[in-house]
Amino acid sequence: MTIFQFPNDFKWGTATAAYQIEGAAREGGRGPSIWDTFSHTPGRVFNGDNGDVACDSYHRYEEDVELMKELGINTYRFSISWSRIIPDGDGEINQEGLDYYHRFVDKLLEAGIEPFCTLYHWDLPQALQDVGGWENRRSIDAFVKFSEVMYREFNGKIRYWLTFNEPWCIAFLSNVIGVHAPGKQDLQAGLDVAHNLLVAHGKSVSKFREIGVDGKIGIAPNVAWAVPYSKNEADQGAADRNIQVFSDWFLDPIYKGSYPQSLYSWFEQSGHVPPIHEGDMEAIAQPIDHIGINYYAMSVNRFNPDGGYLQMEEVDMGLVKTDIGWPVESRGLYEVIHYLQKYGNIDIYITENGACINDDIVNGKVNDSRRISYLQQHIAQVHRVIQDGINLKGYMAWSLMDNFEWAEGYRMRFGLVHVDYRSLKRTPKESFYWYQNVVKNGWMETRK
Ligand SMILES: CCOCCOc1ccc(-c2cn(C[C@@H]3NC[C@@H](O)[C@H]3O)nn2)cc1
Repeated sequence: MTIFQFPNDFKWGTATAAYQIEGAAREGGRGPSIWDTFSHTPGRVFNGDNGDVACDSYHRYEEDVELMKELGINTYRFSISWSRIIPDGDGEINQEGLDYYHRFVDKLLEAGIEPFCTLYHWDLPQALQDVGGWENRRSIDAFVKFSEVMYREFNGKIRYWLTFNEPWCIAFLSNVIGVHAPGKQDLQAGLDVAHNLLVAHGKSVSKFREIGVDGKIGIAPNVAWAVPYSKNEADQGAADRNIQVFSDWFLDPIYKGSYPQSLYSWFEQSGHVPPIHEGDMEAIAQPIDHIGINYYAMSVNRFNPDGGYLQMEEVDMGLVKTDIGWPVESRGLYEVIHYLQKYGNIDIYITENGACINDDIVNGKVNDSRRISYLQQHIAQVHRVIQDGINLKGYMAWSLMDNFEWAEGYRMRFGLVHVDYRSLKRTPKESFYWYQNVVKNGWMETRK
């Protein structure tokens, strides 16, 4: 048996996002977002599922906070529905929306739980998409206005902030691969979106500093770790491109003031470059306080000329997979955190890590032993990284509860808590009690 001891000030938490849990899509003055549109577009989401009700956390947030108290976490990552705050994206402020988040954040603070707030977790107000969305530079100023409202309103209550969740998903998954909203398949659109959200990030960080918010701010890229299928250069290049498009494409402009040259040249060879305006790169490169990283799996990559915008394909090596089909390999978490040290010994939070395990309730219990095994392996890697002297400050399991898993709808379950989507009854799974023990003791034992 091995005991892994964690620092006393380590932030143990869970994570969710507004569109995935809140529901109340047309309540409280909320305007439509691109995910309302996308999920109501036939064929876009499994089974035609949508976030109209989701986990109904808009009405049940007090019950959710009670679950967090029972779990014993000291940190909770959540996101803001932009179209609750400014229903048409950059017009009038909706006081009901602000009031909802004040009620919620006050409940967290009463419970001694640190709010860890993501401003943008994919739910762009539809009114902005109607005029080009993130491809239109108007969204930059709209986001800065939205973020300024939140900074001023919650200064003193929220101390930990993230501007954007998973910029790769916002730019490439949603506009090049096309499986997330708005569902475009256009490489130039992806580069335009990536660039404009980076400018929005930088200008929002500047606004955060200008206001003098009592807190820290950063961004949360989902990160890939990939190894080449063979030693040949083409396969190595494919793996490098895959790693860089998730992390370097966003963190190089922030930390170095320029895009990674090799990937920039890769896109340029097909005639696509980011739409850089005078002053953009300086605006992006504002110092930040931390990064959140979201890690789920690593992959083995090889060159494939028909392998999409990166000419890359993932090779199935026969590893154990979760129920969404992602291989379980925690080594990638260790490797990618060390890879990110090239940006300096920056404060890092694991803002998402978890497993899609679709076990159901049997005799009142969910025996999700596979999720416990996944968490054990990955939290052990977190401990290794801390032992290496890296500033890894916290771990937030994705997710507190089962929720709307985007294009997969409700069939894919990532929660420590089971949600019955008919009754909305919450049932802690066995993994909830396992994680509760880790959080309570600040250490973890493994039988291996
Ligand atoms: C045909 C090609 O298809 C490619 C699908 O490609 C992906 C890649 C990555 C994801 C993905 C989903 N998640 C979990 C979420 N993170 C944020 C939070 O909201 C969780 O719900 N992380 N990455 C989905 C799909």
